Amino acid sequence: MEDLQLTGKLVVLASASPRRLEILTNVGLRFEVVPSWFKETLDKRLFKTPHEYAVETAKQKALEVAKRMPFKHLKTPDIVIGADTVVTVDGLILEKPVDKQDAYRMLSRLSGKEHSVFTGVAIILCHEKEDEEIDYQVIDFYEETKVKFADLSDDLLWEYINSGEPMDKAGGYGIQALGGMLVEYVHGDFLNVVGFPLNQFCKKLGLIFSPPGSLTHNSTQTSPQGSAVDTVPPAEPAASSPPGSPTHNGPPDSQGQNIPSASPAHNVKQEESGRGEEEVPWTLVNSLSKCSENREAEPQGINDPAAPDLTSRATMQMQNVREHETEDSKEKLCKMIELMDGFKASKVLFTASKLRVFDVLRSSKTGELQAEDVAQEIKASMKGTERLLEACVSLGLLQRTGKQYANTAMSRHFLLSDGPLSLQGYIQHCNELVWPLFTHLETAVREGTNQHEKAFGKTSNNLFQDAYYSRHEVKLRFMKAMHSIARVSGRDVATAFDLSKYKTACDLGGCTGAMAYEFAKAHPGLSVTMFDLPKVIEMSGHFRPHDADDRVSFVAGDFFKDELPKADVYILARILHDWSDEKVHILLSKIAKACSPGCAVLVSEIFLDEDRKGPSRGLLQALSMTEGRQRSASEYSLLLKSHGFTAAQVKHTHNLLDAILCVTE
Ligand SMILES: O=c1[nH]cc([C@@H]2O[C@H](COP(=O)(O)OP(=O)(O)OP(=O)(O)O)[C@@H](O)[C@H]2O)c(=O)[nH]1
Repeated sequence: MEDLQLTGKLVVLASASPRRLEILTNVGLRFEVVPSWFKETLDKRLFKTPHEYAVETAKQKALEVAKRMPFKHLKTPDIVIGADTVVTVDGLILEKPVDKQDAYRMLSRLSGKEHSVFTGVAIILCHEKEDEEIDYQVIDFYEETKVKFADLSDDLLWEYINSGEPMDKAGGYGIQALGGMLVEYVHGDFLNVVGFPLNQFCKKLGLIFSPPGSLTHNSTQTSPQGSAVDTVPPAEPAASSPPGSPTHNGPPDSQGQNIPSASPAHNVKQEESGRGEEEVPWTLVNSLSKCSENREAEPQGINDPAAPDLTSRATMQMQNVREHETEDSKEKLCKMIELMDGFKASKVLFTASKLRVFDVLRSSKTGELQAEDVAQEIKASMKGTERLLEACVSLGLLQRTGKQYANTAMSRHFLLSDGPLSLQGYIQHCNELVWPLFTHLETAVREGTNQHEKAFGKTSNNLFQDAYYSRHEVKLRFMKAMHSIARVSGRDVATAFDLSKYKTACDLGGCTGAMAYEFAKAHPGLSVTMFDLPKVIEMSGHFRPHDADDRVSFVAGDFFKDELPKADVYILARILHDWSDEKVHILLSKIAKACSPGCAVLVSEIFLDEDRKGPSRGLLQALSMTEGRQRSASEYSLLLKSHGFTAAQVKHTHNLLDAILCVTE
C-alpha cells in the first residue's frame, strides 16, 4: 500500500459500461467515470486485424475524454482508461446489436462455434506542461479470449433476446449473466469477455507505476499481447483516425515498446473528493507485472500438451457440471437471503448514517477508531455500536483492521455528509419518509393508495404542498434529498447531450438548483433559470455552492399555474414521474406554448425497460407513489411527441437518472 504511485492522481474511466466500472471498483481502484462521446464508427476495413480496430477505438474513446475534461470539467485527469470489446467470428467484427433482429443474427452466427473476444485497452497518461499544454502518452494493449457456444435453438435464442440482456453487449451476449448458459467453454481471461482484461491491465499498471527500485523503469518490457506506447501531440483533435494517422508516433500495436514510468513526471494533486489514498492491492499488481513474461507457460486448452488428457478432461467436465448445478442452487439461495435481509441492510445504512458513524470516523486523526471510541462519539451503547460496526463491515460500508474501524472507499465517496457526492440527504429521506411508507406496503397494495396518512397521520391531496413543503424541517429534509440526487447524477445528465447550440435553459422544479449548476458547468455558453415554488426558492440559498456561477438565476412560481420563463431548453429532472399522464399533458402543453421552433425539452428520470421488467430501483420506487407513475423512455417520448417534441435521443447514463432530449419542429 505504501508503494502507491497513483496517490492523489485523478484516474478517469472513459466508459459508460457498468461492467468495467464494477471490475475496476472491485479491485479498489479509485476513479471517476466520464463516459466517452467518441462514436464507434471507425472504418473496420482499414484495420488488418480485429484487435487493431478494438485498440484504436479504445484509444480514441480515452483521448476524447482526456481532451474534453480540461474544457468541460475544468480539470485535467492524470490517467484516462478506455476500452473496447468486440467479438469476431467468420471474419466478421461484431459489436453491440442495434436491435433484436441484429442480436438474433449475431447469436445464430455464434451458435455451435468457437469465436474470439478481443478487448482493446488504452491507458492515457496526461502530463501538464509549463505552458499549460498537455502531453498525452498512450499505452495500449489487447487481450483475446476464445469462447465456444453450444448449439442453440431458435426458441432459446429468442427467449434470451427477449430478456433484453443482449442489447448493450458486444456480440449480443453477457457471459456474466444469462448469456453464461449459452457457453460451452472459455479459453483465456473471463473478465476480458465481460469487457475488461483486468489481469493484463494490472500488469501494465504495475510496469508503469511500480515504485522506483522494484522494477527497472524505461527498460524494454516484452508484452505477451500487443502493447504500444505513443505520444500524442496536444493539438491533436479527438476525431476518428485509422492506424498510421498522425495520432500514432509508432506502429499501432508493435510489441516490445518501452513502458514509461509515469511516477517521476507527475505532479501529485490532492483533490477535495478525498482521492488521497488508493486501495489497489499493489503488492499483487507488482507481482503480476513481474510475472507477465511467464504467461505463455499457462495451459491454453485442447491443443496444449500441458492440458489434461481426454479421459480426465471428461471426468473434470462431469464434475464441473455437478459443481455448476450445486453452485447454481447456492446462488439462488444467496439471492433469496439477500432479498430477505435487504431491509435489515438498508436500516443498518440508515442508522449508521443518522448516527454520523462515517463522519465520526473521518474526523478522527488517523481516520480509524475502535468501537468504544465510536460509541462514545455517537453517544450509543458499546454493545449496540459494536454490532452496528460489524454489520457495516459485512456490508462493505466499513473496514476493520484489528480493532480499528475505518471508512471504505465507497463510504468516503457517498456517505460523508459534506462530500461532493454525498447521498446523506437522500438516505435520510429514505429513512424518515420512505421507510414508514413501506411499512404499510401491504395496505398500499390492497388499496392501491399511498399510505401517507397511515404513516404520518395526515391526509395529503397534493404531496408537495401538504407533505413535503408543509413544515420547515420536512421541507429541508426533502430538499436535501433532491440535492444529493442532483449532485450525484447531475453531471451525467448535463453532459448526456450536445447542447452547445442553446443559449438559455430553464430547470422546472429544480429545487435547490444543484442540477442547474451542473448544466451551467457543463455548458459554458448556457444561462440557466431555476424555476420552483416560492416556498422552495426562499430556502435554496442554503444550498448555494461556494463557487456559484452567476449564469444560474432563480425564479419563483408554480409550473402548473404561472407563466414559465422563456428558454431554449426546458429541463424536467425527476418531475414527471410524480404526476399522472393528465397532469403531465397540462405541463407539457404549457412548455410547448412557451417554446419556439428548435427549442428542446430534456426529461431526466429512471427509465423503465420497455417490457417493464426493470430496473427494480424504478419499480420499487413506484410502490410508494401517489398519483405518479414510472415510465419507459418510449412512454416519455410519446408524451412529448403529442406536444410536438420529436427526434428523441435517449441516454442511459448508468447513474441514478437517465435522460431523453426532444426538439420542437
Ligand atoms: O459477455 C459480455 N460481453 C460484453 C459485455 C459488454 O459489452 C460492451 C461492449 O461494448 P463497448 O466495448 O463498445 O463498450 P460500451 O458498453 O459501449 O461502453 P464504452 O462507454 O466504454 O464505449 C461492454 O459494456 C461490455 O461490458 C458484457 O457485459 N458481457
